[in-house]
Amino acid sequence: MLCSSTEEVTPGSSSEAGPSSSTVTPHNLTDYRHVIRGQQDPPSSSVLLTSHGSDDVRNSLCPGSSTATDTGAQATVFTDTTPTGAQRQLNITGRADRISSSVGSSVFSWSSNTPHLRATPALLHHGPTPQRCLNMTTSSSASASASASHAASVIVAVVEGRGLARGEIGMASINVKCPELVITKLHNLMPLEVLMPDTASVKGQGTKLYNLIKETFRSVTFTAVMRKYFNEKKGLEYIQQLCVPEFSTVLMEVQTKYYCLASASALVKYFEFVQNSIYAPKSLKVIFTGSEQTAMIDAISAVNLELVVNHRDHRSKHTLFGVLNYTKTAGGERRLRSNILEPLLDVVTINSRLDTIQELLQNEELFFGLKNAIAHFLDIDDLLSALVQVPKQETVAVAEAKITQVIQLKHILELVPSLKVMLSHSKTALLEAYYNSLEDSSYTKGSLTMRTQKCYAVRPNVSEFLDIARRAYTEVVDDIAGLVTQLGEKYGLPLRTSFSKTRGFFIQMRLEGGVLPGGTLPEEFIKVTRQKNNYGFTTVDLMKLNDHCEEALKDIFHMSYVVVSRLLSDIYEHIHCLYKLSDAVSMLDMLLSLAHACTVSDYVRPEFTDTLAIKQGRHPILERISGQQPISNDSCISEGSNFVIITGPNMSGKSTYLKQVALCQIMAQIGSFLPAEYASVRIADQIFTRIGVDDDFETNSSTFMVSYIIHNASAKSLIIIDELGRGTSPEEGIGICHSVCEFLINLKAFTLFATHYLELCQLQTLYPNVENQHMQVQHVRTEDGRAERVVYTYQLTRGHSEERNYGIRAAEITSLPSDIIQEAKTVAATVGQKLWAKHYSDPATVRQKAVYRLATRLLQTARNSRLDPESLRHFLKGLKRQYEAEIQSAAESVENEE
Ligand SMILES: Nc1ncnc2c1ncn2[C@@H]1O[C@H](COP(=O)(O)OP(=O)(O)OP(=O)(O)O)[C@@H](O)[C@H]1O
Repeated sequence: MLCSSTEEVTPGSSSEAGPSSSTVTPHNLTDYRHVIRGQQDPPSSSVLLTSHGSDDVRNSLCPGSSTATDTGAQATVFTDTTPTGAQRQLNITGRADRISSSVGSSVFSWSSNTPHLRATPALLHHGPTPQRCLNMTTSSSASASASASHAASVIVAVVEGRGLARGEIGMASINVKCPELVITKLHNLMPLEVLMPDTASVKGQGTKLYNLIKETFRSVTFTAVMRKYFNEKKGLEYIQQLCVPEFSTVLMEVQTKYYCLASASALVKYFEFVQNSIYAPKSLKVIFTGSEQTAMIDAISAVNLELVVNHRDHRSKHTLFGVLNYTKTAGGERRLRSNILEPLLDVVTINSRLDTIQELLQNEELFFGLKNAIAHFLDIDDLLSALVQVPKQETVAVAEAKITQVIQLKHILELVPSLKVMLSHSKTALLEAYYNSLEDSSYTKGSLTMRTQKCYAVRPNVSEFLDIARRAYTEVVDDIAGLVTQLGEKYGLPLRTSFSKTRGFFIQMRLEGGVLPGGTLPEEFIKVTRQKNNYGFTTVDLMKLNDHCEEALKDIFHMSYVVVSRLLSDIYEHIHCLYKLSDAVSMLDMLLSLAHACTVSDYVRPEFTDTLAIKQGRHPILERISGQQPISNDSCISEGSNFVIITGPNMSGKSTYLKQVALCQIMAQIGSFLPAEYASVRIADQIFTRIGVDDDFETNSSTFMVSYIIHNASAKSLIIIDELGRGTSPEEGIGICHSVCEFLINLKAFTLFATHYLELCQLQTLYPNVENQHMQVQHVRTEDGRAERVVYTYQLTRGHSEERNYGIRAAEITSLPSDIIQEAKTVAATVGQKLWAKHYSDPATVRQKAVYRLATRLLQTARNSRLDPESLRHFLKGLKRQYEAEIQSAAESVENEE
């Protein structure tokens, strides 16, 4: 068994000395030296500092996702349903929905020669280099639903059909996994910016789709793009030009997805425009995902269930994501998050994940070895994202960024062999497939690594001019050091050379005694700053040398850039390897995280049948919050008993139980173990929740969700409805609940329906597939013996609640006069008797129900049973006895009532 703690090895740190003077240790300079001097193996932490200042690269998340099969095999990459994390990929999706369009006017436009920008696109605020841009985006515009580490960085283009194609929606996103249903999936993408055609979005006359998206994503920037840029022909051309050849089968899939292609064209054009760079040919991973591959969880349900965001505190980790997240990489974290929002449907894929988790749990060495190997990876997607952009202009900053990317690439590639060694110890199909996918990659055969190595930090003798420029730089740095030494001797002062990004080289002096000899500084020392006893200044000569230094550096960067660019064009040929690596690392990280979660709590591997049967299930988040085991409960929903009505007084645990079932379902479908003693799950294609909000039928807020469920639920859905009708009058509430129940009862979906209206429990006698259950409570007398107090057991039991007079009991504890309470009880009892008297069933109905139950149980047994013949015979005999007893007791109870 594994323990919950894991060791984490951080990359080593630089021990690099200054260029010419032992006193010069500016950070930037140290970083440059890695590039300039061509060290063999720069320590990785220095590399991190080079590109991101003091920030750890792994913390600079750029959410995105890649889609790849769990097998990691290239041939099946497109069929995967898994939302993941590749940063630089183009996702395309299409969906027919019934949303109409209308007209508007343009806000953002290009002309063929001079780009003309009239709006302020979100990306333009974020600095020149792609990486920095994305990182800043992360912090500046987190969507409401995002935790800091998952903030928005995805741009989505959406277009809807017109004329005959009205209702069809095409969507393309850069970086992320694509959605099927626009709102939900947009929610999953957490877009930073949404592009829509000007004709759909202006002058207060936006289309329904536009208004809906705008309403849902209040903090997201909307950019109207001229309709002509949503051009499907161009979209197809872009994909042909940009797609990595290994992923080009996507062309077959998208050829007729006109609106997707149109969105893709607007998106690519826009992105290149605002980034002032173009995508390198054959460098993008382009994916098309269809709706059939993942389960649908609408945005409201995701919020209700606290899948990735906590209700009360958006930063809190008390969410399903928080419970399962032990990932080590940004890609793994993104992948887990998007999987939770889009669980899988394919049992084979889910089982292969579960097999892997099981192996990780049984093989400690593999678990810790892989975890350790994974923890060193930088954000591959982030790097990919930067690598595939070819800047339109060459500036020092651009050159510096590209060189940094190459260094990061080298760091990442160096980690591959140890990852492969660990994977070679695995026995499960999934890990083997990932091992093979890395094995196939040409970088592992050395070509890419060799080239990177060669170019990394641009070694001497690669470029003659570069060598000259470097020598010039080193000489200037030596001159600076000499100048400062001379000045120190001349004035008898303890001067030393320093460097800062803003000042360049300057002189520093610390006076121990606190008083200057002679009272003032020599006149040639200018631009003096002082902090206590620390002086900083420069001289005219030093400033001139600084300028020389800058010039030399610029030359070095430009020349290095030329070499690096050559290298990058080689890298593009192998870019698919990086996509595969990113896929492998993020998936492994996610599976390790899920395995880790099993070591923290007692989880069980689910199996998949046509029944939802959970023994002693627990609420995963409640369990984590309370630090102690919550009360566990059994759940059983099957084809013959697929509509469960749950009653119980306030605070008895109904909502918690409902959410528990939904969360366990989601956990099972992402391939996680779950908190129970045993679990059998039926794959749900959609999970709907409508949970505890006051219903205001005038503003339509409640009916929206219910009608959404009614219109979209299928036979394979899981529906959770809690307190429908709350906030309305009892008559209205019961009426609405009744009709909604009657509709849902006729579906084959699994439904859990919690309510305070005990009247609904009669549905059990009318429909054989309805089952009543309730949250048990106990009543104890208060200490003075005057009233009763309710003790919650949180225990779910068959039958309906008897807590009809809960309100009266509550009143008992107050100071209401006892005769009033007595009167209330009498009235309630009479009304209750009358109501229940109406609900008895005639013998024929009772019989039919027993027959129905027997038939469904037999069917279920035929489909799922793994019993040996003897046990099966025994089981069937039991069923027969139960059936006879049901008929007998039902008949007796009817006689009694008569
Ligand atoms: N299985 C459980 N084990 C331990 N504590 C629980 C359990 N279920 C619920 N609780 C606790 O009881 C509180 C009330 O639960 P919950 O909100 O689910 O009740 P409810 O019946 O839905 O209430 P209401 O009808 O007022 O909405 C929760 O905040 C939780 O802390």
